[in-house]
Amino acid sequence: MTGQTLEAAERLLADLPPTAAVWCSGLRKRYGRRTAVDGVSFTVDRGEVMGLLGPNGAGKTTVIKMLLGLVRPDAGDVLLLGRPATDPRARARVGYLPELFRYQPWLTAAEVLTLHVRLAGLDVAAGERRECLGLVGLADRAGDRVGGFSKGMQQRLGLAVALVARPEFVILDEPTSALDPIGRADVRDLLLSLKERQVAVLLNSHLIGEVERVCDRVVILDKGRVAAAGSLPELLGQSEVRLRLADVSAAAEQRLAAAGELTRDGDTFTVALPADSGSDTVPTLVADLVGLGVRVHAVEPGRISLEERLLGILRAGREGDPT
Ligand SMILES: Nc1ncnc2c1ncn2[C@@H]1O[C@H](COP(=O)(O)OP(=O)(O)OP(=O)(O)O)[C@@H](O)[C@H]1O
Repeated sequence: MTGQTLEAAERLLADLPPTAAVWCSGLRKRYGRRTAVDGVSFTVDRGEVMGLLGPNGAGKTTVIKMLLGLVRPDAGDVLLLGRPATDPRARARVGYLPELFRYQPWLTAAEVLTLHVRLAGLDVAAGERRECLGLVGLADRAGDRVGGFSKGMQQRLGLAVALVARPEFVILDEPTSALDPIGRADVRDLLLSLKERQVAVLLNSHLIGEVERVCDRVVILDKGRVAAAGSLPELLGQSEVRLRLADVSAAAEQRLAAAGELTRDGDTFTVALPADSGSDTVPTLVADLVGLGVRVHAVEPGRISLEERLLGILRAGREGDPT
């Protein structure tokens, strides 16, 4: 290929939309007679935070290891930042916090980061490496040896390792398992700042509240298969509003029913709002009810939580299972 043709090809490639952070299709893995992962496919787009949920043994860590080229799939394909998962050029752009983390106890925190920057083949200035330790709350422990770190401090260091080489895609396998509540809140802020910087994230966590707060989309694995996947509105469905009311006339009840499917329990009326409801649906409903002479004591927005939805999906998957 001539230099000119190569340049033209590079220009063409540069004009293409960026490839997904990760794409996988039909992933399968067996360990002996046990099937750990059975036909898993999904995509994490650039700048997207994807939650990977599922009970113990569902296959989450095995999927993550296959995405990273650390475990060889029996079947299926992976593209990591548009390249094969085993391609060092792709891996150098990915930050990874493993579920089980251990760092060289004889090195200081700063030395661990320096080592990982070198492994990624990058040049990250000392100031930026220090900033990274600051980001995970270890600024004042940079010169201390990892051997003397608590488990939570080692997990914080693992987060810094995952972030220090300016990754385009970050995979965090249970990043808050050893962290205190402040540490968990720090990780939440960190995830939001990655999202702002268009860094894609795959987050495996049993802390469903955290996943619900930060993730754009969720994949739920159960027994090695995808049991459900989608954005939070898709998975959680329509929202509802609960109103505690008095002096409800027939006309007011009609108005409530016109807003969505209506159920009543004493003086509490619950309206399931259709998916296309706008932000003014509830204020307009309340104004109309007041206009119809209703006394409004309470208005509470509500939506099924991700935890309720997850339990529903997993229980449905076990119906008919031998106990
Ligand atoms: N190296 C291995 N050798 C044998 N079996 C394995 C191996 N790794 C995973 N498995 C099996 O594969 C299945 C999925 O395990 P995996 O660790 O992927 O689950 P997980 O969803 O990450 O679970 P957890 O939430 O408990 O971390 C389990 O039945 C596990 O015993």
